[in-house]
Amino acid sequence: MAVFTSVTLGDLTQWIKQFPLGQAVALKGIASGIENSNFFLTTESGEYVLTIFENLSFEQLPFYLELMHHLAERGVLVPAPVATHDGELIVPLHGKPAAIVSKLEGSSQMAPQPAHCAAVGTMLARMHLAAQDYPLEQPNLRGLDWWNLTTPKVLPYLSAENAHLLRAEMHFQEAFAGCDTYRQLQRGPVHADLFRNNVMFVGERLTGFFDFYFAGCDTWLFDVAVTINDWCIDLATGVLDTARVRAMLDAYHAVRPFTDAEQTAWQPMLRAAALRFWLSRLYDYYQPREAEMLTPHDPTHFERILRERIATPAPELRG
Ligand SMILES: Nc1ncnc2c1ncn2[C@@H]1O[C@H](COP(=O)(O)OP(=O)(O)OP(=O)(O)O)[C@@H](O)[C@H]1O
Ligand SMILES: N[C@@H](CCO)C(=O)O
Repeated sequence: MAVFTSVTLGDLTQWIKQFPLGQAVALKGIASGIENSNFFLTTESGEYVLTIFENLSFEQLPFYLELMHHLAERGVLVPAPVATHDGELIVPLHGKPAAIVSKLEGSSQMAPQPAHCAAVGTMLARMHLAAQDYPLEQPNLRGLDWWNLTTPKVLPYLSAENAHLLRAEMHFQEAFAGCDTYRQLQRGPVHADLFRNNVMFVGERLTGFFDFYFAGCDTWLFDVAVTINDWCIDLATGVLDTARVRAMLDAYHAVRPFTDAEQTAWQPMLRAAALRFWLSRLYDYYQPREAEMLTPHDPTHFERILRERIATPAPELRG
């Protein structure tokens, strides 16, 4: 987990009155996640998730909360933010921004089969299309600029071999981001962190995408690559499982067909998606923040995936 900020039920007695939810009757810290402080909150009107944002500001947060609202209105399955009596989605709690969203049914599917991957592919394509007319703009804050800022901060901790890999991949990705094919890729709001632990299922029925707090405007293909790199691999080796890859890509393609430029960009984009999480995990590992319960994610997992994507071509986008 992470509860970085402690909250008690007593702290909410007055605070909750600004929401049309009745009294808070139970509060439980959630022991997973590494970015925010999350709590299951039961009130007189139902079950919710309370999030205190540890890194995102009041200025940045409307992008995420309004996006969830926009998607929910268009039938994409995501938690619906609850507004205060004054119509606010983000309010301070212990001096930090906080929000309440509806609790999704089900649990994460940590051993996905092709049917789960197909459901994720379909909903991801629907999400990209539904977000096309979303009016707010914010770049992906974990995009190339952030990689450039972070690389020198983690390089001193790396072995010579890994430092070489990181430098070489950064050069490769700089060139990729500057090429004509990259410029032709379709863009819009993307989730950018759609891992197994950020999707709920009841059996094979997908009940929602959540944790939109890394969302930003980026290429749709980057979102697909991030998702494939987590859902469709053997976790021990990072090797792609063709049946799951095909299920996800075919389902996505059936809703929002892949373009020729995306086909060309596919292999480098899978490497970009691996690099992004290698870097963030290295950063979190070597520069940890205070938390009551915090287990940093293993950076070597994404080092392995990056090496594997460089060594072995993935299945084509269009089967
Ligand atoms: N809307 C929701 N409905 C049901 N459960 C939720 C919801 N939001 C969060 N959770 C639960 O809280 C846990 C942590 O939430 P979340 O993944 O958003 O945390 P985080 O700190 O942003 O973490 P990370 O970015 O590392 O995934 C989830 O694994 C899930 O069990
Ligand atoms: N999904 C990220 C954590 C941040 O949400 C990771 O596995 O590194």
